[in-house]
Amino acid sequence: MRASLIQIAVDPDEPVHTRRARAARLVQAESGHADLVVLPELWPVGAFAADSFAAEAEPLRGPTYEAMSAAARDAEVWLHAGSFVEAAGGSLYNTSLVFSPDGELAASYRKIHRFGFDEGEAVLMAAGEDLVTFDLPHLTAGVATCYDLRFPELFRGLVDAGAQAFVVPAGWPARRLAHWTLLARARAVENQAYVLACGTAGTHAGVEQAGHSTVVDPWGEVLAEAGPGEETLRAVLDPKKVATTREQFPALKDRVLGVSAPRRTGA
Ligand SMILES: NC(=O)CCC(=O)C(=O)O
Repeated sequence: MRASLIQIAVDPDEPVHTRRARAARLVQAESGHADLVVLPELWPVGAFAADSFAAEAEPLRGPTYEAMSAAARDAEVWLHAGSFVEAAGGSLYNTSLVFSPDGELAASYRKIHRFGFDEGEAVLMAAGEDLVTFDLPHLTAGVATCYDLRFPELFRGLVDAGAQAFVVPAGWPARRLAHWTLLARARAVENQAYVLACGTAGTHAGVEQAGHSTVVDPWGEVLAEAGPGEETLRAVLDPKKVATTREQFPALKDRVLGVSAPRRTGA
């Protein structure tokens, strides 16, 4: 399976509608080169542009949905369209959309772990509650978003739901690049699954983005890694490799569930 990760630059001087049209053209450029195309987190507005979240929020079937549905259909690819700011029921969500090659919505995922501690996304957005997987022709993929990468239990939940690959759109800052590459490989190794982690380039809201999108195989080998700037990263995945890795090194079968709390010793 051929995958293309579009590490688009998010520049505050580029209007959202211009970037949306450009993203659609970048998806179209992968037609014939990819079965699955991935965009990053909050690329219409910028993952750290918290001041613009409310103004740029859209209903689920808003302009980003329409543009990405058409892009998937025109390019005839599976498209994980990254995420956008969704307005629903009086709340904002960091919502990812996945389209099939006929432009139908195959999955949507509201980010569960919101970043920012006591500011930004963490206070402005509501948390998603549901794990989400979707079926590609030969692979079941689990969906996670950026900060989710720090929470291994979410990925184990996705494995329990059948995930053999994780698609992780992100807007990860350059100053924590080392964490990004380490965590992407850790999630791949511990779950014996592909990780397709697609970040943004550029600088917005004063936060330089790491880029360095990466594709890691179930053994933890980095198949492809982008540089810091805007680029499209391509990699070829072998769906059989998940099964062979899990058969040949069956660590997932050795999980001990329900380990009890440590016994207190001494006085
Ligand atoms: N947009 C994010 O979730 C950023 C996460 C991040 O910066 C980190 O985990 O570090």
